[in-house]
Parts: sequence; structure tokens; C-alpha cells
Amino acid sequence: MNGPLPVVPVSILTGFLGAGKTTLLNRLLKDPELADTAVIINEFGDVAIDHLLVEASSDGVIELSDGCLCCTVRGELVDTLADLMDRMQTGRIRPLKRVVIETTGLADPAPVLQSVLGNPVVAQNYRLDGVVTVVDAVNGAQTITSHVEAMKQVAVADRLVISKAGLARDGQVDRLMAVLRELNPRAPIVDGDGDAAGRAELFACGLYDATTKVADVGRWLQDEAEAGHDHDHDHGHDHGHDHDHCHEDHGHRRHHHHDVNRHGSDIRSFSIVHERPIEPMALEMFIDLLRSAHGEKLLRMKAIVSVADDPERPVVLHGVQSVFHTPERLAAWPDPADRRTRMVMITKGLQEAFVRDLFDAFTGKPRVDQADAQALADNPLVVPGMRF
Ligand SMILES: Nc1nc2c(ncn2[C@@H]2O[C@H](COP(=O)(O)OP(=O)(O)OP(=O)(O)O)[C@@H](O)[C@H]2O)c(=O)[nH]1
Repeated sequence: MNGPLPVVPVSILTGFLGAGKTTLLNRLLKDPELADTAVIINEFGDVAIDHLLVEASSDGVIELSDGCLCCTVRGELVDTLADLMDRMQTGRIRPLKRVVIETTGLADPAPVLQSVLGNPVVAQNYRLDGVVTVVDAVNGAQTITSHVEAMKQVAVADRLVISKAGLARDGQVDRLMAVLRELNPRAPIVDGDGDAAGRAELFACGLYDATTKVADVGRWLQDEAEAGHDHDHDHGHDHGHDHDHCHEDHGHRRHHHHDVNRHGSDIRSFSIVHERPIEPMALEMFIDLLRSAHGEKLLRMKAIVSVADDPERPVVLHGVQSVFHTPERLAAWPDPADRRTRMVMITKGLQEAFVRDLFDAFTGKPRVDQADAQALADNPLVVPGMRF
């Protein structure tokens, strides 16, 4: 009979929306040292795309359902970790050498950390081996100032990885380094393009130690531990935050009273699903307009698109605020049974109806009260029926 399984190290990979978490993970998973790693990803949005874009063998990637890891999905994370352990113990899967949890970009890391550190069942079988936070060189400094989650993600980190340095303007990386140093004086700062960012050692941080971080980190974890305790007794999911977060789904709103709005009441997540291939020019104009007129309100856009010039080979689009990355053409549909265009957007102060109308105008869905594509391109700030 085999002895008890060794305690499995858990790494948390975090970073604000679009910082480059999945890109880094895909690179790291190529290191043979990270074979036998399970990846738990958590996506904010009702149409899942992320799992299509993580390149590990599909049985190594577990997707947590819609909702944010720091709010509604915490219980699911704990259940998933317990289930993985059960499967290992009963020999249904090979023993894992590591579990990596990729959070949503909007996640407050404190409750996620507390789920691993503070849950007795989890803590028996897993140990938190560190937090790796990706920070985007172009948007990072501004994002940390505007979003408390981004600031906390930096403060709790054991390693800080700077992505997109190649896209940064003069002085941007130095300014970002200064911000990072102030929030987290001890975590090594790693160049996302360098070799160290692609090796398994990036995750080998040693047992998580909040006392090596700025003083606030210990307090956040303590607050979470107390909030978690309250949950057990009264199921109040408040934490002092507003509860009005909502997903907008194809024109319908689904209020999730338990999907706590830690993320600001003007942050929305919605998706556009389109059956027919889209003309390349229409797609380009739609994206151009969205980016140039409303880029700063578009926290994140992720899409897999059927383009009419080659519908067999979908295009993957990534937008992060005003930065749109070079589109990538895939060799084939990740799931050949589903060839629909799917776009997921996370916006701040930009309504779904506005984006949807814009999309409809460019994809030729006729509407009597709707401006045509040319009129929109001429004056993107005027959309009939829309007020700003
Ligand atoms: N040039 C450049 N592009 C990058 C780098 N890292 C990521 N990107 C691009 O940034 C976009 C977003 O990257 P992702 O890895 O999906 O970001 P993410 O943090 O996982 O995004 P969310 O999970 O939505 O928060 C993609 O188009 C990537 O190709 C980098 O270091 N350099």
C-alpha cells in the first residue's frame, strides 16, 4: 500500500485584465518540469473563451464556472482542489506535482489566498507556494492607480513579471518599476521576455509568507479570514461592498446577488455571439471605432471570430484598454462543433447596448433606428438613441 501523497504546491497566477497571464502560462507549461501540473482557470464572463486559448492538454485545464474567483467561485475552488486530491488518492489521476490557479484579472487576491491558506481541508493537502503577478508595461502604472485589485495583486506577489516591455514607450518601464518597488519592495521583478519567465523555477517561491510583504497584506488576509468566518454562519456575502454587480447577457440582465460587486458598479461583463462569418472590413472598422473612441472604457475584449475571407481559420483578438494586440489566425477552430464568433467584453462606463448596436451596424443587421456603418465611421460619437 502506498503512503500518503505529498502535499501539493499551489501557485497563484494573477495580474490585471489582459496583463498577459495566459501568455505567460502557455510559455511556462512548455517547461518539462511543469509536466503533471493542473491548471485551474477562472473566467469573468458568460461565454468561455480562455480554456480554448490555454495550450495545455485539455484534461489538465479545469475551468471554474462563470463568476469571479474572489467572489462567487471561492467555494468552487475549494471543491475543485478537494476533488483533485480525491482523484489522486484513488489513483484516477497521476499524482500532481503542482496546481496553478489563474485568477480573473479583476480578482482581489486576498480571498483567493485565504481560500488556500485558511481552509483546513485544503491546507491539509496543499501548500501555497507563492503568488506570481503579471504587470503590463504599457497600462500597468495607470491601472494600479485606478483599480484597487491591481494594486493588491502587486502587493501580495512573490514574483512580479513585467510583460509587454517591447510595446512600452520611453521611461514607461522605469516608472512602472518605481511603482512596483513602492508597493512591494522585496519581490524579484522578472522581465517577461527573459528566460527566467519561461522556467518552472518562477513558481518555486517557497511557503507563502505574508510578513515579507507590506503591512497591509497581513491585514487584508486577516479581514478575509474574518469575512470567511462570517460566511459560515450567516451567508452574508457582503464584505462591505455594493451588491449590484450584473452580467448582461444578450440583452437580458441577470443580477447575481451573490456575485459581489467588489469591482465597481459601472463594470460590466457581456458577450456578443454571432452565427455568420464577418466581413474583414466590417470587423476592422468595428474594432477601430471601439478602440479609438472608447478604448479607455474597454477594460478587456477577447474574441474568437469567424472572418469571411477564411471561415475555417478563426481569428483571435485581444484588446486591453486602448491597446489592441496583433490578431492571431488559428489553424483551425479549437472546437469544430462551435464555429460561432464569440466576443467577451469587460467595460467600465460603457453600456452593452451601445457596443451591440455598433456591432449590429457593422455586421449588417438592419434596424430602422440605427445609423449605418458609414455614418458611424464618420462620427462615432453620434449613435441614434444613445446618450452619453
Ligand atoms: N507584445 C506582447 N504582447 C503580449 C505580452 N504578453 C501578453 N501579450 C498579449 O496581450 C494580450 C492579452 O494576453 P493574455 O495572456 O490573454 O492576458 P491575460 O492576463 O491572460 O488576460 P485576462 O485573462 O483576460 O485577464 C494577448 O494578445 C497577448 O498576445 C508580451 O509580453 N508582449
